[in-house]
Amino acid sequence: MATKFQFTNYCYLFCILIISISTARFIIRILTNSTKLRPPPSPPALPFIGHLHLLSSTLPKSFETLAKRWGPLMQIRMGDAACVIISDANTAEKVLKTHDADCASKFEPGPTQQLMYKGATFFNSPYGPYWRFMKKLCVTKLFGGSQLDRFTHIREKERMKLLKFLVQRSVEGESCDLSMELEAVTNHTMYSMVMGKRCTSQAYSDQAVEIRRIIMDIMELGSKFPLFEVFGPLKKLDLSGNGRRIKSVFLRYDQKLEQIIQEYEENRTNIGEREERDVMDILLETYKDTNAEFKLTKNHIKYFIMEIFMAVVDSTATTMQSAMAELINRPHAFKKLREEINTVVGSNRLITESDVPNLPYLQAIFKEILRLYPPASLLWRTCAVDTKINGYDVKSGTKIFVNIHAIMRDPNTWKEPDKFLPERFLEPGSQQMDFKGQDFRFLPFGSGRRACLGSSYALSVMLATVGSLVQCFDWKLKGVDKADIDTVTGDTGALAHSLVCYPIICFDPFNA
Ligand code: HEM
Repeated sequence: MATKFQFTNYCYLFCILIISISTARFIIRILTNSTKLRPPPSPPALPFIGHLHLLSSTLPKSFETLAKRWGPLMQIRMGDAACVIISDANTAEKVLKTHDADCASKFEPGPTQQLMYKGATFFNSPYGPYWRFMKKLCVTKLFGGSQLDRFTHIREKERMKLLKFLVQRSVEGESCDLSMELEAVTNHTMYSMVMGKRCTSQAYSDQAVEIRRIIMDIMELGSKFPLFEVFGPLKKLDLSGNGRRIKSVFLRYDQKLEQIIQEYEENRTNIGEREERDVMDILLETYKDTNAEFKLTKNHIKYFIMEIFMAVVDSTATTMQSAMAELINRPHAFKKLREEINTVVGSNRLITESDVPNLPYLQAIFKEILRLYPPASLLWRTCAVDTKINGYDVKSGTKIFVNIHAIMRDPNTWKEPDKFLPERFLEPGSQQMDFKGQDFRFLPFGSGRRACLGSSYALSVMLATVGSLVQCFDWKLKGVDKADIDTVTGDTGALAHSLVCYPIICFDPFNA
């Protein structure tokens, strides 16, 4: 009896021992795992919405404010999306250089649930076969050096058209809306390069304007989505009704593009081998190519063209507007720039794109404009694998925002960061700070694999255009003493108040 009792007791003891050891191992495993993983600092979150209540529609500014408290690498939750926000140059280098390959995928930062061309994005595509294929096409055929050189005459023609209009305004003593004119010249130039080839001149002008109107409607509606509808738990419900509206504008765009593609296909037989081809010609050729490494669809083509218009026209036009506003507000800088142009170009011909490399002050002005008013204030990526950054664990699938607005105004790296001081880019040692994204304090065109593919084109157009506005005219603002450069709309940094002014001829390029 005693032996049986002892045996049962031993069995109980043995079971308790096994359960205790397993429980202890389980607890130790949880403890060691949680001490091993070190997530980035994060403000307290609310259930479901995470940190959405801490953000305003101007995300870069909200991120900058939070970073002052939580540091240059912080984690927040926007609805169900885990996001890491980077706010200094050293940490940006880790993402855009050290871990560039693992962080080379992007995501669509706006409302995707309403998009018509789902999965056809290039600008925000994952780092995969479609992106590789299109990047090669962009670099070799669409926006590569030789393709851009072939279109120099289009850019010149549009610039001369603008100058002619301004000369006429000056002669008549009338004012002009310079913001609107700069936007129109950028849109027309882009339209000609992308799909202006098959149009007669009037149809060309009308179509350029119509496409612009549709794109602006889409962008305006896109910017009206409340954050909780983009990231929050209610994103599928379309509570604001914006989803339905954006779908109907997308439909208008789709019909227009179908019509243009049809016109191109009907006229294809007329394109000689040596005739200049525009972007649409090259895209359709690739679409038809049965041996192409990637099978393009019409949706890819339509969305690529939409993204080009969205990303390019506003960024280029906005940067030129900001440059003119700063120069009009600062007679000393304006005079210094005109003196540089007159010294390099002389007094009997108009500045051209090929003069730009010889105009360091003009370049410094644009560096300073892009530092203070970057049209794209945030870069975004998705982390493809678990990654350690600054000693913190960033989990695979986390969305990463690099706040270049904050980085390019960081008081730890820039002296008097909020002041317009182009001379800072002429100081010894700072001239190597170029537009290529190698110096992580200055990233207006991004950096790494996903850096901007059109920076050279944008700079040629912007510097030659603003250079000629300074060379040819003095400017007097209408009704105000100073241009309001601080009030902007949306995330592109476009001036909220148009730059309305009187051009006063001082060098007439048509009588030179
Ligand atoms: C002032 C003018 C412009 C600015 C400030 C600008 C800026 C940018 C920025 C910040 C990015 C994202 C880079 C990154 O995530 O690291 C980008 C991407 C891109 N830009 Fe620009 N851009 C401008 C004009 C242009 C023009 C004129 C073109 C084409 C002709 C262009 C084509 C592209 C393309 C194709 C991408 C996507 C690259 C990719 O995802 O691989 N951009 N741009």
